[in-house]
Amino acid sequence: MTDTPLVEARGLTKVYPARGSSAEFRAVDGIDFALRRGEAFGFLGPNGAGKSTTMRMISATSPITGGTLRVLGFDPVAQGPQVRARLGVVPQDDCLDRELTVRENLYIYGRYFGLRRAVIRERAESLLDFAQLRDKADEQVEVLSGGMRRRLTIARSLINEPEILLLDEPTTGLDPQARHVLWDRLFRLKQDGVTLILTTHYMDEAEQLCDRLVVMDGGRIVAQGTPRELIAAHTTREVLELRFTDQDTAAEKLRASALCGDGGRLEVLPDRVMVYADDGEAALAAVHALRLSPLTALVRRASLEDVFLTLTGRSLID
Ligand SMILES: Nc1ncnc2c1ncn2[C@@H]1O[C@H](COP(=O)(O)OP(=O)(O)OP(=O)(O)O)[C@@H](O)[C@H]1O
Repeated sequence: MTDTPLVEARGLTKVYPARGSSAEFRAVDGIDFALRRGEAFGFLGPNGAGKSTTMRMISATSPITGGTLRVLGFDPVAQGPQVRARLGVVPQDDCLDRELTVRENLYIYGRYFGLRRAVIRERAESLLDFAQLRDKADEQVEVLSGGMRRRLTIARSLINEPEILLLDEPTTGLDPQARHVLWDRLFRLKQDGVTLILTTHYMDEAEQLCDRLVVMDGGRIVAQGTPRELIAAHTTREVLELRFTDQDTAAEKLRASALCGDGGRLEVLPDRVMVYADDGEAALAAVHALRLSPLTALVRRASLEDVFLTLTGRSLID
């Protein structure tokens, strides 16, 4: 029983119908994935990759148009209410009631799920602590910072004690400190056994939070695995990032050199050149041997950003 995936998609497809002058659009194009209970599963990809569309199909708010999808054993198209009752959803926009207080926002959501008053009161109080918002409980949402609002949105989505929590770009727009506070709360939920599904275009977020992830581009899955597996399979151990005054000439020289043979590779971005090499320092010595003088040179460990660049030839954040 425990081996049954919590969410399973086969050939999952979403085609938006033609509207006005725009032709029909295949936003999700036949994807397969299976999610285990208790894991944090990520959809990583650039804008327009089809992540939010996939989340909406899982949360039974947008019908699938092809393939199959089971969520907690239910068919989200035919059994939407059963699915929605068991999920928590944190959308990209907070959709909080700004004129109500923090506590009232939690209460309203509890009533939406038809919970008894006493149950709502008890859960709301414990969620105020979880979201570290006890001292703001009677303040209007209007006065909260962006990070606090996100924490309240997450707290609100937990009022029905969901088995799965879906988070669409949970930390977009937050400052680094607020992001870390939020990651800490999500770690805690994971420890408490809540299965997390999240979308992100931040590779550090994916690396921090996700046990497994799929990399999406143009509605398709281009790779999947643990962050470590993806990095090992699709990129070199290290990356040398270089900036030049005359980047085109430098890139041409590098391309013609031994750095681009032997498993080494080059990616040229508008503002820097990335040399993929298992030994970044040795690559830098080779750059100097070519009599190239970069303005800056940085050797770093390869990341999911590099996986994405390698797989698609594009940067995650354009
Ligand atoms: N209701 C809709 N009708 C038509 N096309 C849509 C609709 N919703 C989304 N799309 C298109 O489907 C594609 C995938 O959108 P989606 O929002 O799923 O991407 P995403 O990966 O979540 O990107 P983002 O990070 O910008 O949210 C985009 O090209 C988008 O314009």
